[in-house]
Amino acid sequence: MVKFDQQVVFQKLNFSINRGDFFCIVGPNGSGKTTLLRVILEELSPTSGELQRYLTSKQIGYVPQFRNLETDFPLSAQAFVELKLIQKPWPWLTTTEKTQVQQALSKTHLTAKKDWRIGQMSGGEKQRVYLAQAIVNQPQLLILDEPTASLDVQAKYEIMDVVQELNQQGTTIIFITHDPQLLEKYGTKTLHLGEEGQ
Ligand SMILES: Nc1ncnc2c1ncn2[C@@H]1O[C@H](COP(=O)(O)OP(=O)(O)OP(=O)(O)O)[C@@H](O)[C@H]1O
Repeated sequence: MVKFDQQVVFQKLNFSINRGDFFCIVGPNGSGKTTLLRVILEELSPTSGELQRYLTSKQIGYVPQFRNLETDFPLSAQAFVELKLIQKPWPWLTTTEKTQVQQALSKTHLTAKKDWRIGQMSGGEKQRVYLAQAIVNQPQLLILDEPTASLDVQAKYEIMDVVQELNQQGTTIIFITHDPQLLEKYGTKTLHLGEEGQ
């Protein structure tokens, strides 16, 4: 169960996600999709009950719900992806890490645009930059919170094709969507939130 003050978001949820799943979470606004992701990410503890997670935080990539960067955001796509790997106090990357960055940019079809400033990219390109950053550590589990909301059809399927390819290469996917077509086309398992009894 997860409860905020007196508001119970969900009371009874029982599900499992296995390696290789393309696991979709659907439900109306306010049904607790993002809250459930926060539990899975261990940012939030359930009020009661437990989550059994067999992965470390480093093995999980996360693309949060829509973030809009200002048009004057100064970083290039490549610099933004690199940020994830830079460990203070050493602001440089190893040769292996540099290869990881190029692979993440290539998988998200951004190699030709890697030096573009993100603030000047389209919504779909920005979303692919966020995705590239989330996969640069080669996570076993990739979590995406409505990554295609507000994108046009072409940009939406560009993202989905990248995510599907990652899934086919063995990455487990947790995917929040409101889009029944995406659910049908890509999902292998679905959890419906906001139903009676939860
Ligand atoms: N930190 C919090 N404190 C209090 N209430 C919260 C908190 N986080 C979420 N809630 C409430 O819990 C409910 C579920 O919110 P959540 O954001 O998980 O829904 P959602 O299904 O992701 O919605 P949407 O589709 O609109 O993104 C909402 O009523 C929200 O107001």
